[in-house]
Amino acid sequence: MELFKYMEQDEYEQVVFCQDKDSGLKAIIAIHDTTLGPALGGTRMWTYASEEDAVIDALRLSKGMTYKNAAAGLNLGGGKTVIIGDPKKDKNEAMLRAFGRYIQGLNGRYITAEDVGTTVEDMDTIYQETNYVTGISQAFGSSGNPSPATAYGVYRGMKAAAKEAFGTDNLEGRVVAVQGVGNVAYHLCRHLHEEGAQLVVTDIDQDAVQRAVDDFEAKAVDPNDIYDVDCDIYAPCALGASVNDDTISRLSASVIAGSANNQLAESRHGDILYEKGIVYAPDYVINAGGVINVADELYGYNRERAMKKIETIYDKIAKVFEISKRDDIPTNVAADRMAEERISSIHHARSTFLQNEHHVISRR
Ligand SMILES: NC(=O)C1=CN([C@@H]2O[C@H](COP(=O)(O)OP(=O)(O)OC[C@H]3O[C@@H](n4cnc5c(N)ncnc54)[C@H](O)[C@@H]3O)[C@@H](O)[C@H]2O)C=CC1
Ligand SMILES: CC(C)CC(=O)C(=O)O
Repeated sequence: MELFKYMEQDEYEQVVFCQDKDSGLKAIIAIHDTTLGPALGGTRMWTYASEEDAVIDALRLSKGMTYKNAAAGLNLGGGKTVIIGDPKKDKNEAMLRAFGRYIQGLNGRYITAEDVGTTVEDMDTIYQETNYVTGISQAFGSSGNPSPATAYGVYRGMKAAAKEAFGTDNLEGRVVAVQGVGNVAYHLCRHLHEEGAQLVVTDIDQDAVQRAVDDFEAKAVDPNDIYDVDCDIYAPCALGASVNDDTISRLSASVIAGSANNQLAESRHGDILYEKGIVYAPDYVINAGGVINVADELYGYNRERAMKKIETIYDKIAKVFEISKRDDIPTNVAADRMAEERISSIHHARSTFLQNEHHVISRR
């Protein structure tokens, strides 16, 4: 791939390749934009088909974080890491500590947290080498695992989307098809079950499926059949690009609302959803609960304050629908507009000169 061309196109600031042969570390830290503050975004560990796929994932995810953090009203830029490897087999202490030292070397330009394939315990290991890590154990005064917070935000956003589609945000009796019942979706299913929604779930991990069946009376289907389920709401909670040319025509849902990052394979799929009248809750707006939760650590973590902010994902999603209707644009474009307007207005507001220690003439 022509990396610099790709970076120029979407104005990426920096990409850092980290390798440590002894531990097997192969990581890519992508920093998209730090206009609003240090780039905060999780670390994903995954078995990529190629190194190019890993680079593209890191780049796309980091850009998503810029928009997510901006739309959530956080003073943070966007970044993300991918570690190439199987989190079940390839992870080890030395690898995570080597990675922590690379983060430390960025001197605060990038702050990490959990994502697919990494855990609170992994963040604790990284914390041995750098302070620029969030979502570490609560015993350290940290916020812990962000997944329940993400799930609560998705639940709130899903209710706002249901209100838009059905005229009521009551989810009792609604059929929700959930793709991927991992860390976030397990907690999402709990909220939905408590409200009386009927769950249809799938996962490539049978244990995860069984847990949802046992705990929430969910019905299980095969991974490839989730798109054909007769449902009101489709909740993509696995990896990205599950809304694509093949799946859109198969979905019967009136609402798409889930936790996965980069749900649309391409931006044009948002246009198709809009034309079909399917209410799409943009991924980075609805799934911001986790980052809101970990970002609160920068102020001295206060759970009540964080949860109050996560509650407002309902209003954020409603605002996106309002912009979409006002300007007659797809909801993903409306969300981008909301985020870009904030970045550009803050960029402008912060452009006036402020003195710092480099400008004190008396020091000369
Ligand atoms: N953990 C968090 O707080 C946040 C997570 N997200 C996003 O939400 C999504 C889920 O994250 P987590 O729950 O943390 O990850 P996870 O790894 O715990 O769960 C993902 C689940 O999806 C399953 N899966 C993967 N490919 C699949 C496929 N083709 N069909 C069915 N199931 C499949 C996996 O087996 C796993 O159980 C990811 O896209 C992540 O980036 C976004 C914001 C915050
Ligand atoms: C897991 C979060 C804490 C941050 C992140 O990477 C995300 O929201 O995707």
